[in-house]
Amino acid sequence: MIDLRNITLSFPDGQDRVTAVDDVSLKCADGVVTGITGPSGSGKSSLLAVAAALIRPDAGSVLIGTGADAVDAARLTWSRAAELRRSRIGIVFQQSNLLPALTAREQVQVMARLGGAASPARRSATDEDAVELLAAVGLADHMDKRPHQLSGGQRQRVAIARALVHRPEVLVVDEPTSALDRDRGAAIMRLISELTHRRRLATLLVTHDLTYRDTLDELVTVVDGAVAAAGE
Ligand SMILES: Nc1ncnc2c1ncn2[C@@H]1O[C@H](COP(=O)(O)OP(=O)(O)OP(=O)(O)O)[C@@H](O)[C@H]1O
Repeated sequence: MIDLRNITLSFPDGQDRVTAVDDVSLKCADGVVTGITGPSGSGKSSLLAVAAALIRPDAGSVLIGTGADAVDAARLTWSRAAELRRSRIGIVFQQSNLLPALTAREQVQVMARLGGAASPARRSATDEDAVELLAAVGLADHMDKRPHQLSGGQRQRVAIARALVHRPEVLVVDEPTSALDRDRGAAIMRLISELTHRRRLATLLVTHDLTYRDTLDELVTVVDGAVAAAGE
């Protein structure tokens, strides 16, 4: 669960400040893809960065998890926020941001190890997870390829596997189809939807393009930093 309560975020703008997110409250339940849409500059990416514990808001709370397991990311130090991201949050950006020298399998394994696979037993479990996840995203036959040997859609699949290898509860996705053609974009959106339902992820996904509206379970429109309309 992601429970954003009364989030306000501003950035310095010369002598002044620009309000990117203006008192937004939004819940994203487990097993649900919640889309955030809205015009350019409306605050979508800023809100997503807050939900991913990448930026601390000026005000409001960012509850990740439920009940006794809930943590308010807005109250954490930077190192605790980084720890929260490594353990409970998966992030997929517009570009896949893969490391050019590593194979698909290594990209995912490296992330698994950053997530704290210290003991040999744990390390081998996460390596198995990496292989299983790459198969789950349709890359069983491409695990030993480097990014330049993969298509844009395949690279985005590696990025999704990498975001999920530490078994996060929350998946935060920024415009995952922006670099893809329509068919590959549709396949990536279907994959995110399937993984969200199967793994009970709370997925928050920014898109300005509603071509793939049917893969979103909920939709929130943001205008001028505020929520304009929820659902349909
Ligand atoms: N790092 C920053 N420093 C200063 N202003 C920023 C920064 N990031 C965003 N802004 C401003 O905050 C507002 C919201 O930007 P944001 O990128 O969140 O919008 P968006 O809806 O994601 O836009 P787009 O669809 O074009 O990516 C804009 O006015 C933008 O100029």
